[in-house]
Amino acid sequence: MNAPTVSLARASDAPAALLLRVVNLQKSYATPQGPLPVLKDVNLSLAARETLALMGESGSGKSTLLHLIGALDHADSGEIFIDGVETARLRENARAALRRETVGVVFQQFNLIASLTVAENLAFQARLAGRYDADWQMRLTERLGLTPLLSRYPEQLSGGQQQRVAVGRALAARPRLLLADEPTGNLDEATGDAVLALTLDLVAETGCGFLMVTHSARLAARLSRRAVLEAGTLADS
Ligand SMILES: Nc1ncnc2c1ncn2[C@@H]1O[C@H](COP(=O)(O)OP(=O)(O)OP(=O)(O)O)[C@@H](O)[C@H]1O
Repeated sequence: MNAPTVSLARASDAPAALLLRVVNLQKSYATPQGPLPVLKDVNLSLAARETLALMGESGSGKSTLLHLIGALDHADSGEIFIDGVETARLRENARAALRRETVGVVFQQFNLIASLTVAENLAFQARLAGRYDADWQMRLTERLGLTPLLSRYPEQLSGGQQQRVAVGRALAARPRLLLADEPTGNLDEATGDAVLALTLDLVAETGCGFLMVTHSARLAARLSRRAVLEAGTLADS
């Protein structure tokens, strides 16, 4: 396994054991009517191997929070520590390295690359991170039941199969933190349950932390913790 291409200094004020720590996070969006405050004071911690369901009404800011944690957007104020590193203070190339090497993301819409086969999609993130590991890739492929589908293209797969590829792609680079935004929202109940069960098995096997946005109390109950976003703040439930 290659070392990360950008070294990240550990901040002295963050406990090393915590994988993720969000402190007093605020985010508003500019709208024609003026700033729309979405996250007002969000605090959150996640240890490695913990699985957390992020819930809340539509429009409460769940995707916004996930994007901030995944370094896909910038907060107005507050801090996000991943493995003790305050991500907002990183330069853009280090944030890009964080997205490639430390955080994996699975979206509701799968977001597979249409012109690449299943095998190429699965390897994509790991190759980008310089962490392609053929043995791990093969085990992951087998565990996700994708071996017979390796030469197909995304449009030739069912929704559940596409989402299994998206999970495999995110985990192929062995991220420390896996983020998922309603990963089973486009799947029927039985398929969604099966994809989540596989994801939770692989999360346990790799020892990463897992944060999943969901509207389903039933699915949320399968994770070790639940937190609800309401009026711009977060409460453990
Ligand atoms: N780029 C943007 N510009 C302006 N407003 C935005 C933008 N993105 C999101 N919003 C608004 O911010 C609020 C939070 O959106 P967000 O998508 O984070 O909510 P959510 O809890 O994930 O919703 P859902 O459960 O419906 O997916 C909403 O009112 C949304 O309209």
